[in-house]
Amino acid sequence: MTTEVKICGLKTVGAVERAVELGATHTGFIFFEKSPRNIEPDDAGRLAEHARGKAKIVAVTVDADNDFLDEIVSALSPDMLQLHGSESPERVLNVKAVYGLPVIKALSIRDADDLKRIEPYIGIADRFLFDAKPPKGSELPGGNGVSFDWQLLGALDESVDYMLSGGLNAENIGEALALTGAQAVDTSSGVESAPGVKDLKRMQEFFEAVARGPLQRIAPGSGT
Ligand SMILES: O=C(O)c1ccccc1NCC(=O)[C@H](O)[C@H](O)COP(=O)(O)O
Repeated sequence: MTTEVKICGLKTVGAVERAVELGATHTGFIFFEKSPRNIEPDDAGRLAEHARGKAKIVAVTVDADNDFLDEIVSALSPDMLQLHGSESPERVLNVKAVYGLPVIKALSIRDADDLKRIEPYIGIADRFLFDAKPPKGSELPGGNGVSFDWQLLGALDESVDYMLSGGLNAENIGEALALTGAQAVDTSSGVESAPGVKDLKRMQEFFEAVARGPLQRIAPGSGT
């Protein structure tokens, strides 16, 4: 099975088109004012037309109220909503009922206890996105370019459908895939040249590294 790839924080036609050409299965648009990747709903709606039908269009929000979700859903017609704030299971249920869209619930992970936080969302969220906790002082709940200890996911029940996220780039994705066996990955700042500026070469390198698959370590003494 090929690994699903979500490229998040897209802001230009060129980046959307390249992401799709390279094989992105998901394109993410960020609706969070403090983010360098923030985009207006109407602008995102225009950009998303370059991905529609080829990759899933994901609207990423942070504790958004229904007025804001109404505006986003009407301008973007997303395929999925990614809730990246502190939305409760009840709020996830409510959003699903109101908008009739599948929801990715993002959860930040630092230690084994954090993984237990998925339990009340099981059967409610359609998918999880495991991201790292933001570094101290960051105003962003995501897009911080930091990773968590991937080995923690070893304790996860195999039935949990998730995207691996947080600080992934062409250099570390092979190891991340080897340690987690993730079937779906997400990256944002790891394919940028500056905050909010997607780098098409880094994007290509990321897809190439994903295609190479899990990094195989050569056991000491097994050859040259
Ligand atoms: O990317 C942002 O600026 C952002 C801001 C607010 C909420 C979520 C945000 N990103 C969501 C994502 O899905 C990112 O791809 C994810 O956090 C990983 O980012 P990175 O560590 O930079 O690869």
